[in-house]
Amino acid sequence: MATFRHICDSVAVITLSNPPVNALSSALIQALQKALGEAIRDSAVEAIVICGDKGKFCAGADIREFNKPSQKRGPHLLLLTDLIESNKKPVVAAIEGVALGGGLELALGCHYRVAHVQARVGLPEVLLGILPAASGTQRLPRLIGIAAALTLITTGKYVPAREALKLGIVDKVVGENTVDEAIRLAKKVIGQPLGSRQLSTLPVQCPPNVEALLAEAMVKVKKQFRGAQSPQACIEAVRAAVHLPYTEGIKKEQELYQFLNATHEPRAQQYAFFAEREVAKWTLPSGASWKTVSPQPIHTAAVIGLGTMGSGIVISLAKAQIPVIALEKDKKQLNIGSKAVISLLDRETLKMKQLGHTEATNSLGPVRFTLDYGELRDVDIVIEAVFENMILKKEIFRHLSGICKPEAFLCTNTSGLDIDEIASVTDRPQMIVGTHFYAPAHIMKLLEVVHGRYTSSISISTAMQLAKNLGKIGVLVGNCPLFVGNRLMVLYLQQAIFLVEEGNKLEEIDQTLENFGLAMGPFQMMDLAGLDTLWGCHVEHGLARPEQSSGISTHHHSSKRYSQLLGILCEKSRFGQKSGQGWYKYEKPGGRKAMSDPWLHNFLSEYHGVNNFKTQKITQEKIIEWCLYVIINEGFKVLEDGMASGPEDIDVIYNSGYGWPKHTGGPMYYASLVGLPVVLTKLEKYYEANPDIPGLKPSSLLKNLAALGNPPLKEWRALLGSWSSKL
Ligand SMILES: CCCCCCCC/C=C\C/C=C/C(=O)SCCNC(=O)CCNC(=O)[C@H](O)C(C)(C)COP(=O)(O)OP(=O)(O)OC[C@H]1O[C@@H](n2cnc3c(N)ncnc32)[C@H](O)[C@@H]1OP(=O)(O)O
Repeated sequence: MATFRHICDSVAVITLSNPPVNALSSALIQALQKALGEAIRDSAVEAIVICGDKGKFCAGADIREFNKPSQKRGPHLLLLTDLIESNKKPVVAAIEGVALGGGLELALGCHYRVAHVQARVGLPEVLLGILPAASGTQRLPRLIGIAAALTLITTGKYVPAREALKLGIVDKVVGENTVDEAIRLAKKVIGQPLGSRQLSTLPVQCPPNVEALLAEAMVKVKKQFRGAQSPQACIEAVRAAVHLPYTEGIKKEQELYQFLNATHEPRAQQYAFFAEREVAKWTLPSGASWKTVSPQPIHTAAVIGLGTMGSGIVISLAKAQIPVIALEKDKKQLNIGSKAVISLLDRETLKMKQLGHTEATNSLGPVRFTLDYGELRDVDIVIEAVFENMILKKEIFRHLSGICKPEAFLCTNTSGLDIDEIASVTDRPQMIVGTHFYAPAHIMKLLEVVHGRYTSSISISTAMQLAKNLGKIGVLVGNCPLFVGNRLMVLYLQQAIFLVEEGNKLEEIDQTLENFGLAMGPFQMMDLAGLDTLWGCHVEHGLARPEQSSGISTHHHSSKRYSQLLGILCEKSRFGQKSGQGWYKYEKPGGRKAMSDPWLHNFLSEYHGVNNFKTQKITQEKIIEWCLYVIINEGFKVLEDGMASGPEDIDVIYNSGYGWPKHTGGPMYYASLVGLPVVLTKLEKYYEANPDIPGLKPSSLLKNLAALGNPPLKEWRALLGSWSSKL
């Protein structure tokens, strides 16, 4: 677990070993303590190097042990960092791969740090609902100053070695033989005074405006991580480093850690962490799985359509160093599209340079623009990203069938159209996969991989691996209308629109849901997505009737309530951000700053009166229930239908694709936090009052689970054998 060996009689090397990432389990911490004790006591040892096995220093505390009762845990890592620092023999950390969380805290306890050029360091505890509670909040500010420490601790950002060197986190960066270099350094400093290397003894260098800096950080995290407590606790801990001596600061750090640990947030965020990794382990009902089916290599790709989505997909591929051919239908579109792609590519190159990547190590893959389908003959994969229209897509896929090599995978970026219908016009239905990217595609982490009726397991395996290579989280879903993410989303948006029809202010609805923690409220989200796109989607999927978009109507379609508002706003050319007005108004077309629009308010009150809607002003608590419980309910229906493998898949989709607050775990985990019987009772009540809204009709799976009380999410599947994946 932590092996200890003498090198050249004077330097001891301690190797952390706990595959796959050398996480600090209680057993490893115990073994490290033992090895350190031996090295410290051994009079032949004059210096110590700590490194990690298999090129990875340490990914931090073992997250799987967080729920272990404290009495069952071994010594606290904090004690080890103090033991290392106060010991008279110099200790050097040799950082390869990662030094994250407790791993970096361990390295900060060491007197020197040598890092491999490709290593990354960071304190991501905030992303797990806790704070760096093994002295990270106290030692890091002493090493790199308040401003930089605040940024690292409150964002959880991973910093590449070269940037870590600039910040002063590491002392040296090497291109190879990190451990040898650490040994050399250790030998060199034997006998030198260690005082200035003991971070806990150093004063914190404070700028005169330190309180303003802390206050500014607080405003920022309250906005960025709405509703989450750990970022605020991180700032409080850093404030303690400013005002208190080290030992007092440590007490405050521990206090804050205990406080956070008593909330639901750490468990929710740790659940979200493992859920992200779980969804990569896909299995099909046939038994084929990520373990048994190898992906095909993707050396070259093509993207059809260079609108917002297509351009982002091109950039994603280029960032993964996959050469791309980008195709448009005519010269004009190619000109517009190529300009957009080139400008995005320039921005990405600049970002990479700022992160210290050299051209040699991290260049973008080449992009070639064309109007000629013939150039797609030899690519390994094609991703179609044209307008959401079945006739057009079928035409393109028919064409691709005749041109592309037989081994090429043909993917569609549709956000909800039937994959099987698209596959039906091709010569290779088994190689048709839905790859539903989220906008902006070069930034958003989520990729819904849609399994059609004919899609082969190799195609799935290849698309899931592609997601990984693009740095995305691939989630496998079934081919139901709108797939999983949007299937839940349209119901949520509809609920929000119904509230406006009943006289509620859209700004208040947005604010309430943002305070809950969503990245943006439903109306801002609609303006961003484009009201015309959403209206088209409502019509396409039978949620509204195009011919009744203007004038007075029954507001019912096949006895289901629907709203015409989206269609009416589109008729008035209010398409959202892109046209400069939608639910809000913007400073200009394409503007981002949403401003309340008096015209819309007048229009809505007239609309309300003319259409005779009941007035129903509701509280913030009810806004949350009314809007979010339909997401949960439809999530259960998705599981019932077998369109997702488990609740984790739905949560990952929402966390990484829709800005759901991770500190509540995701919609399905949130349901278990609220309590399934509570969610059910509320849905029953709302459905009774609104039988024309089928999204409120409780799912049978929810009913069955709630009848068992509130079983933990992990047990849902075992308790109800009836639900099985039909992917
Ligand atoms: C004795 C326990 C007492 C607990 C009390 C704690 C008191 C507080 C004390 C100190 C504060 C310190 C807290 C922490 O350190 S919290 C952990 C902080 N670290 C992280 O958040 C790192 C998270 N990991 C990653 O970012 C990545 O995994 C990676 C960059 C290390 C590797 O990425 P990649 O190569 O893409 O692989 P995977 O992400 O797929 O991971 C591989 C495998 O490893 C598992 N894993 C990763 N990190 C941890 C971890 N810290 N603990 C446990 N397991 C980890 C991951 O789950 C994968 O597992 P698999 O799915 O089974 O393959």
